[in-house]
Amino acid sequence: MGKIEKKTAKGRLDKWYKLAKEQGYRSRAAFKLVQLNKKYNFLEKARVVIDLCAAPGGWLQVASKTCKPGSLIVGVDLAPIKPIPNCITFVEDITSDRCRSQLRGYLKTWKADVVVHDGAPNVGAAWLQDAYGQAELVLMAMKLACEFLGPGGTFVTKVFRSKDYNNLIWVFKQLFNKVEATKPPSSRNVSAEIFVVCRGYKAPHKLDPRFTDPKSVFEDVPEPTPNAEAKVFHPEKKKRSREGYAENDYTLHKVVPVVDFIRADDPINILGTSAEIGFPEDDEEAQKIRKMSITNEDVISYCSDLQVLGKKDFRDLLRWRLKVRALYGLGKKNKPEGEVAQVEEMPEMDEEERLDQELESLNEVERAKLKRERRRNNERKKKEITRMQMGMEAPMDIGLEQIVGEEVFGLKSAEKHGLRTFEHSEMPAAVEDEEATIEDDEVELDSEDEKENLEEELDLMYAQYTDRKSEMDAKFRVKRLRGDVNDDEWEGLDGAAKADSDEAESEDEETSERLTTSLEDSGPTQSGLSRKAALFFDQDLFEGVDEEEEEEEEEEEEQSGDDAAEEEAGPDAESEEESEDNNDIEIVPKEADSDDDGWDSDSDNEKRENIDIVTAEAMTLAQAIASRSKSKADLIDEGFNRWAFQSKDGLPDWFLDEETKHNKPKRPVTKEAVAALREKMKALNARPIKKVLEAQGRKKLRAMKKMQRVAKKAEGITSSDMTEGEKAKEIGRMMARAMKKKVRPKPTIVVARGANRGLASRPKGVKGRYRMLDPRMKKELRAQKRIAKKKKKHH
Ligand SMILES: C[S@@+](CC[C@H](N)C(=O)[O-])C[C@H]1O[C@@H](n2cnc3c(N)ncnc32)[C@H](O)[C@@H]1O
Repeated sequence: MGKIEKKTAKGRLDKWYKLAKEQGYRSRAAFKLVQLNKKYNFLEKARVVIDLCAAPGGWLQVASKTCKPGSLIVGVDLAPIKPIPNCITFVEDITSDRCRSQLRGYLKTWKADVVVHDGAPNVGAAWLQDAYGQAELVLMAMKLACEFLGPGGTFVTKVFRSKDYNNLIWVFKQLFNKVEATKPPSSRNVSAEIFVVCRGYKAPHKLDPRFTDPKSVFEDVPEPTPNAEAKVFHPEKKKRSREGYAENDYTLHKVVPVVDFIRADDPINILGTSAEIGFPEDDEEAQKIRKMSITNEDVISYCSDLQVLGKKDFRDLLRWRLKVRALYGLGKKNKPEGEVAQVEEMPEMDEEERLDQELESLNEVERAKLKRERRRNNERKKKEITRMQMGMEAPMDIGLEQIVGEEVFGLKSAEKHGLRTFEHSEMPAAVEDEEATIEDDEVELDSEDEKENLEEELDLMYAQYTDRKSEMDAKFRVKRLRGDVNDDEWEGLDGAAKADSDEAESEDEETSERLTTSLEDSGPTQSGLSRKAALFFDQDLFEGVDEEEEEEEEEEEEQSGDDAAEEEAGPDAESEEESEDNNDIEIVPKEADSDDDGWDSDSDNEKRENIDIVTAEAMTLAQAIASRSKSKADLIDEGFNRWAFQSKDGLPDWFLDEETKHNKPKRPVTKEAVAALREKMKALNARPIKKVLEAQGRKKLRAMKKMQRVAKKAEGITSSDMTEGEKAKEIGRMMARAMKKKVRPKPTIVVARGANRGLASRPKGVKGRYRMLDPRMKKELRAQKRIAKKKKKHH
């Protein structure tokens, strides 16, 4: 980079860019360090700070302002840095030995307290290489940090959220006591960057060279699986190549060709991680799919923006995919999925072969069906046994079990009673002929069972899709960080924040052991896991799992002991306990608000000032609270409603999604509240907008200045030798001149005809103000006037 951020429209609108300008920082990046330091306070205590990749110097400015006077602050970058008070800077590549020896020269025998690194290769056209390059740069920065940091030192680095992220975090955790990843508010949401703050450098006597060797650190590891469901659906582990990343993997607007989507093994992954399904003009196959009658307007619009797919859209899109797949003869399961384009070239099968295949697929379907039935029966039996144990089943019901097991209305029993079952067959591959005749139900599965199964799969897929989508949605992540969303997957990012001091202490003791951790796969880690497994379970996703289980056990043990105490404490305590147990209703303690996301240090009171009441419901509530007709206890009571304890067991996610939107009780609204809100809005509307106020202010200022000038001149006149009459006349004339309004010349009217038709810029030969007149507009205006006149006459 080296230069201050380019003043693009985006940059100009950015509030951090403006703030940086206002406060004299050389880059908006400065605020990232300000915010990181606000959260972790590492600069105040530092006496020696090294800034790697420091140009244009925003972070150095922050360090210079925040560190104690007399601190040694050294910055290095490929680009020269204009001098900054109290800072030493030099130009060098941080990966070079020259950089090391120069730093050594400046630090002499001192050890650094803080090493910060905000380096990034110039992010531009080759984003993917950049992401990998950045990870390597981070490792090099860490190498320097290890050489110069003293024990307990802090290393802060920018990391791109890429496939190498977990590997880097793993290495950091071997060398530092506390490792936390965080995204300061000034870092753009769309940016994949996050900052990792590594505290408590373990300062080993000897550093295993493999910790700083990109080849060892970034060796192929299985992709972290985002959630358990995804594991079920995608058991295959993806490998990435050492050369870099899968194409387009990290671009912000990822377009996937439709053919890839149709033939993909993992369509959900595509839907969750891409922005658009494209129909490239130059791809014959894609155009063929586009022209199919089943590819209707809706499908095209779903494909054009995958980020906004709703539940129904998602299902429709997947159904459409199934239909296209059926048309291409791509079987549902266990069928090799060849290139879509190759399907047409396949030689025609002879009759025997075709029958064999058909038979095989029928057997396959039958086997799957049997398996499903077995599973369902088992589940049903299990439920019945539970019901019986709970005394919910009358003995006569038990006899029914057998019939239920056989499915009274199922196909099997129908078969038993002599009814013929329908036969399943795969759609043959003759694409164009069949396309016209294919109907919805033909592609959908034949039996109710299969339909149900498809529904289940679609539900699961939808859950995965929303998971993946939310992982990409930075806003959602922020929400999750704030705890607005009931999903703890993102815990990973700042999950480490929960590591308490005890943990740090015990880790200290383990330091020497951990430093000998081998990077080789074969050696198990302390927990008995291989390095890959340890890296996998090291993801913050798994953090605290053991603790939670232990806590639960402890709670259970305590439960019996607590019963007596509860009775003594009375009904209030009991209800509180109940509400805690209930996952649906949670009374959030007051403090939870104040440390919202850890960034705001504003006090509770300050926050309250920002509350604006904009709905009649809120106003009703506010008035009730203000008039003390409602207490806090009433509000809590009202929080309980008939939906509060509704069981969610067995309900599909999409249903719950919808349900939570609509099952809120309607709050009463009072006349007074509506009137108060109306008054408020009136007052708001009556207030002149800022621009008008500014213009009025400017006008007043101009008038004042004018009057001051007149007064000055009048003073000169009064002290002159003129007679009193002449003086009065002269001053009067002057006042009249000052009061006289300047007549603005009328704008030149230019008719938009001939060469001027459709002209967007100034017409030739026209000076000063001008107005374009469209003859059609003129006619329309005249017509309107005429009509208005006629109407008046009639009245
Ligand atoms: C985002 S900017 C740093 C902004 C800086 N923190 C600030 O507050 O002004 C990234 C910098 O990394 C530098 N950089 C990239 N690769 C480098 C390398 N190998 N050695 C030194 N600097 C490098 C670039 O020159 C660029 O100035």
